[in-house]
Amino acid sequence: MTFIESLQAAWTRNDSLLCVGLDPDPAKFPVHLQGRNDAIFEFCRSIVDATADLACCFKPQIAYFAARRAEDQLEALIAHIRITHPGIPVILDAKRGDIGSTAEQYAVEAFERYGADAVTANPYMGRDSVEPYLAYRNKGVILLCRTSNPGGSDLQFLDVGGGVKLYEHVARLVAEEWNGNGQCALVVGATFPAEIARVRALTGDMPLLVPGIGAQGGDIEATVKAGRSAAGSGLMINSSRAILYAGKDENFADAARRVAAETRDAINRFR
Ligand SMILES: O=C(O)c1cc(=O)[nH]c(=O)n1[C@@H]1O[C@H](COP(=O)(O)O)[C@@H](O)[C@H]1O
Repeated sequence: MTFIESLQAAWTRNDSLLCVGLDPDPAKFPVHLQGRNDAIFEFCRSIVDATADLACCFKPQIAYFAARRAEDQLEALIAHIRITHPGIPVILDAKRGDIGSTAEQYAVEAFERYGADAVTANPYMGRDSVEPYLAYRNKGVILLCRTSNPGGSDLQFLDVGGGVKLYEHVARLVAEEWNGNGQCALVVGATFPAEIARVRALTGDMPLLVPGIGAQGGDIEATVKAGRSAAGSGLMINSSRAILYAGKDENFADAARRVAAETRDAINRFR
């Protein structure tokens, strides 16, 4: 199955457009996990097991693992998801971007070392920097378009001619030229619903990864109404901290499940 097929199956099976983001920060872990060598794996495994039937995908953020020399725990976590929750796609959030020969190594890292189903990538070095990911034809390539952070406007909002903004140019380029194999998706922040609607209009039914609800304060109703596809899906709406750190004690996974369920249901109300 391709990434897009697994995503579509998970949207339907779990009746969910929620992407659970795995951004493990040991300083925020419950006390009983503090100091354990495998704390990052154990924390994330508990979250994954508590939310797998509520999510359409998981998105581990590589920096949270690499910063703690915990890449082995990321490998083990993705292997755990594969074995225990087959059918839920894993997006490795790496946001890499480099010349083709180096990007080849990043693609090996994402798809062969970690076995991710999709990877986030930065499109601003152009098509040849993205080709090595696209060469893995069953995998998803999720390109930054209109990011959720305030500074996203510094460059992405520049007029590139004729009133067209840079993020609109990226959306059109990916939809019309880079997506020949139907494996691309775009990142559009929930903090900018008007731009989500614009990207949806430019890209047909292309899946959109939409971070920015929860801790960043994006509005769920506005996000879903702006970004849903004709079929009432088309979205991977990410929430990380609001789910991961909903509880602070030994029952943290139950608290995470409760918030994930509330978030999925809130999203579904507006599909
Ligand atoms: O590509 C991403 O996932 C991403 C793009 C973007 O524009 N904004 C954004 O917040 N993200 C990621 O989405 C997650 C958001 O986390 P929370 O704000 O805790 O829900 C983090 O892992 C970010 O790195």
